[in-house]
Amino acid sequence: MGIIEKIKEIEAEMARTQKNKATEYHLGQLKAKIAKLRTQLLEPPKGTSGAGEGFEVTKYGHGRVALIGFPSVGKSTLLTMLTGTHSEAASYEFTTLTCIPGIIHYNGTKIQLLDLPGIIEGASEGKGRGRQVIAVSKSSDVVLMVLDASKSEGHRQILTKELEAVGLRLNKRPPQIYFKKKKTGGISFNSTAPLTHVDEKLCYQILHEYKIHNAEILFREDATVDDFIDVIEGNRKYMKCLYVYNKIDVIGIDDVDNLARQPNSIVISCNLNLNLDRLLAKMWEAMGLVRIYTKPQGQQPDFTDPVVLSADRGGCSVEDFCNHIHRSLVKEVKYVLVWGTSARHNPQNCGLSQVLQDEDVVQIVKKKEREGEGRGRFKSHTTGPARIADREKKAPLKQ
Ligand SMILES: Nc1nc2c(ncn2[C@@H]2O[C@H](COP(=O)(O)OP(=O)(O)OP(=O)(O)O)[C@@H](O)[C@H]2O)c(=O)[nH]1
Ligand SMILES: [K+]
Ligand SMILES: [Mg+2]
Repeated sequence: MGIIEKIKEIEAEMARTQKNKATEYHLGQLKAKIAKLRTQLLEPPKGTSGAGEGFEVTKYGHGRVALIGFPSVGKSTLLTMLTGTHSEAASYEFTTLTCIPGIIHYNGTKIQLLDLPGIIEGASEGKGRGRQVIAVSKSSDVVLMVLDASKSEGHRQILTKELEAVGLRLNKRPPQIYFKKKKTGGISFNSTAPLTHVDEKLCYQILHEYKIHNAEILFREDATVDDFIDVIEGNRKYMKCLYVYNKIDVIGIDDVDNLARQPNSIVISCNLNLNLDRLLAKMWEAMGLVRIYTKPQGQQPDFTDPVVLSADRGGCSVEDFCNHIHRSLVKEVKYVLVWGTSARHNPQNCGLSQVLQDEDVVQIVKKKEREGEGRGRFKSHTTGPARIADREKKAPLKQ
């Protein structure tokens, strides 16, 4: 029996089993069995490298966004409109067969947008080009789930289920469960919150399913069995997703209003060029990029070419900033001056652990250089983002 058949069989057993206190442990065990099989399914087939032909696109820019959706919802039309790169669009399904990259220039940053083939129910089990599409979406920072506003609301649930089946978790944060495998000592189970979904026995059974006999577990919130399995599997990817309802030109205003009110959702029309600027703004916000302007000593800050950091990838501390410029820079730092929203006063003399925020200005003072040289020039600086000028008014620089 193949892996997919095994999963189907267990799913059927779960559907047959009534949910109550007595069957809870058995159901938990079945969930763990499915999770294990799905992880097996994710391993690339022997002799292949993973992504597959037509899908090996080199990363470019400060972040990557993937367009995921059913066929003919308007993904390619959207890519062409947002990036200027042409991707074939047509009224028939599966027009796009490979991954087509384009670039969005926004807020001084470059974002790689990826058009992909449409996916359908069963994509997680390899239907269509499901596996390749999913591998590419896992490599991105944000998913834009493109939906046809005139079609069933169920499409959103079906796609979410497909993505969850391969370990993607959309708009969720990792469960607050500490889990550490040990060599000896048995299982130690603790919680700092009252647990209403699981108990110790259930967790033991799931661990047993994974053949884990020594581990430390601490539930810091009222998590579910699924959360616990996610933590044990350890291969889940937590990412932001925006639900993009396209083709609002063909539905009524009340329906548009309903869709627009859902969380993480945005309504657009490629045909009428409606709301695409809002989409870009929301997408950029979801990426959580942090632009840092460098101010060389004795010179004005460079507002044209920011260093772009990300909390999700690499971090946003002063140390991350230094490493971004040069690997050995950290060793040479004497102190760092920071202007901006992360500074308690402007400028703040900061250490390497200071977490920077979007549009902060940073000046690195190296050990060998003369201290104070050129400082204060920033005060006479008049151009640049208004936010920084405002801050200076509120907290004038004394140096
Ligand atoms: N009414 C309307 N039609 C649109 C809109 N955007 C795209 N379309 C049409 O929808 C059809 C499908 O568009 P595509 O861009 O090929 O869709 P896709 O999601 O890339 O499709 P596949 O590559 O086949 O998965 C085309 O006929 C487009 O002209 C829109 O905002 N409103
Ligand atoms: K199409
Ligand atoms: Mg397409």
